[in-house]
Amino acid sequence: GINERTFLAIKPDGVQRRLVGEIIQRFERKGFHLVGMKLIQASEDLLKEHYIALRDRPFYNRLVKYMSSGPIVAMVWQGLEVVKTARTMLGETNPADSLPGTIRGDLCVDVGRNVIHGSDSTESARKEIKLWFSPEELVCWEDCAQQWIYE
Ligand SMILES: Nc1ncnc2c1ncn2[C@@H]1O[C@H](COP(=O)(O)OP(=O)(O)OP(=O)(O)O)[C@@H](O)[C@H]1O
Repeated sequence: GINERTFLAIKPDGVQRRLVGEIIQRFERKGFHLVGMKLIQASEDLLKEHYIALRDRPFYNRLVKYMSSGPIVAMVWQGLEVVKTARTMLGETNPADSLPGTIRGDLCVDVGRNVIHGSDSTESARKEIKLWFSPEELVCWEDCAQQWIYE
């Protein structure tokens, strides 16, 4: 429904490359509803947990080190089919497979520097939101654009 939520994180390369405004603008303009956002330098422990499903992959340690090397913009966005739609807006994991018009298709070239993370299912979204945000950090607010975004 329209209360579905996803977890998005602008990775350290996205922050360093001044892509924060550009990326947030895409989700705002699409019509999604922002309910949580913070700039955070995450610990290796948090990232090991976040990427637990990838623990046997050869790039796991490098990925955890890189993701903890600088600030990340962690966000929770809400809206109809937001998990699936955000993944489409991100593009493929490898920027070379990402179409122009997607964030990775437009803004990056290397799979190890692909500027943004997005939850891959509603189940991962639920886990990731719980891992990255405390309940008090999520803001409930009346969205006056809602009647123009949803029938
Ligand atoms: N072959 C690789 N070499 C280096 N890094 C990789 C490689 N494959 C994946 N990664 C990194 O690990 C992250 C997680 O990989 P996963 O397969 O879960 O892709 P994803 O779900 O598209 O990415 P994310 O979880 O960041 O949205 C990728 O976004 C990328 O930064």
